Amino acid sequence: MSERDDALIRAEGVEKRYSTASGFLERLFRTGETVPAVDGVDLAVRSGETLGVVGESGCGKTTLGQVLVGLVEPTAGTVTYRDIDVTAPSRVERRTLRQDVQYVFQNPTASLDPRLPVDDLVREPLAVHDVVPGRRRGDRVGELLEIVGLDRSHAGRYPDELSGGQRQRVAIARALAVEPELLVLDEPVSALDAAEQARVLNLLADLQAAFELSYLFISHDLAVVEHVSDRIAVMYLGRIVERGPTGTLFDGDVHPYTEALLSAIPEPDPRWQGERIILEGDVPSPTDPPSGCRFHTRCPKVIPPTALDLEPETFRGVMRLRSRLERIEDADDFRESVHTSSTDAGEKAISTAIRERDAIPSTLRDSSAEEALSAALESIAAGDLEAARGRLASTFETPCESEEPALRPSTGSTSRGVPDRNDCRRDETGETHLVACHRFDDEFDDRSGKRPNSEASK
Ligand SMILES: Nc1ncnc2c1ncn2[C@@H]1O[C@H](COP(=O)(O)OP(=O)(O)OP(=O)(O)O)[C@@H](O)[C@H]1O
Repeated sequence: MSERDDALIRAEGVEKRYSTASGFLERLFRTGETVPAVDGVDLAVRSGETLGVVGESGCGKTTLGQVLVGLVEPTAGTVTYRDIDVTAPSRVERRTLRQDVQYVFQNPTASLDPRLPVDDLVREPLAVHDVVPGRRRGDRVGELLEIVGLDRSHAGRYPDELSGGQRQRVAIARALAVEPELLVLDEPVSALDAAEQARVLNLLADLQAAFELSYLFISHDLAVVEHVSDRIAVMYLGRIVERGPTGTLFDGDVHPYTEALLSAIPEPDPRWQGERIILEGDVPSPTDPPSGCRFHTRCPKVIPPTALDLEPETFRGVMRLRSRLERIEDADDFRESVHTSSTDAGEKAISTAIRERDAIPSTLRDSSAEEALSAALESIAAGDLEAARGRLASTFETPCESEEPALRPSTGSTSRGVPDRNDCRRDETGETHLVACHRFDDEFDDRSGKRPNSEASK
């Protein structure tokens, strides 16, 4: 069992693959592409807690949330709410689920029927689940509106007569109407201005305390997630790359992707001491995710191969070049991207411009690395990108692309700087911090420059 066993809802080995097949024949012969939106996720939300799920757009957060509440059927894996199998509930269990587990959609404008007044919108779940007798429903609608910070008079308005924040409050009132246990909140404040964001986040905190709610809080914004969550799971391209108590994310020893998200927060948490990191390139296509660690193509801490004598910084420069080569199809476009072209620049000039742009020294100290790089640059100058890719891939292969890192307990000092008795980072509740990165694996300590465990626990 991967998490402490007091879960309200638990996902194990959850996968969701969408097919992009559009027509009948494509579906029949399964010729469309497959998008592994969620790929082997274990997750549990405990009673009364807020678990934040954070990651860039397209990493699978919404799909994961919708699989958890039964809106999307997983391709593999199990989801259990209390002792109900969410993917195959009986009729009675389905009714329980529809009441106990609610989903608040990202965009309240789209999720609220514009033809219905607020009164009908909030009354609907009360009637469907027969939460209060018919004669009490009007009054209950008024109470729910007040609970979410609206006025009873809002009952007569239509969604397009409300502000974004008011619409989101109506969506929350609808979810609360059925007296749920768990709310999956999908980017609940991302469409709101800063002041309204703060008010809705405060409202959610008050509701959680008043009604003993549990939240799965989905957002691309780590600052927001940090503010509301007891624990955080960081997603990248369908996988969880880090999971732990919110406090342990600020001790500097985190997954490089999380570090980049932390460094992008405009006013970072004072506990966080890291440098600002600009991630290069876009998230790769989920239809063809990178091998090994999916983040290795953008990772500022990618591990150099042991066979080569290279500074980590130099190796990262070569990896930047490799990523660029993957993204560009046409040799002329590539040469233009270094502000030069085949007609007005010789091979030497192209090679120099590429090395300068990617911060690669003019000569590598490792002769076999230099030979491979020079040959690859010659291929680029000659317009043969495929040969360049092949040469670089065979010489500069990182363990991060050949081996997939498992989510494992991270070792080192605790968030309070105190050595942990079991050499794992935990918070005061005993919650373990898990990271899927080879830098946290003893085997790679020497290469990555990360402290060995023995030093970390002194
Ligand atoms: N119904 C669908 N059919 C095909 N592909 C889909 C479908 N829904 C989502 N996807 C793809 O699955 C991947 C994950 O999407 P998802 O919406 O779960 O991510 P997300 O992290 O919530 O992103 P966002 O914040 O932009 O909604 C994306 O590549 C997306 O294009």
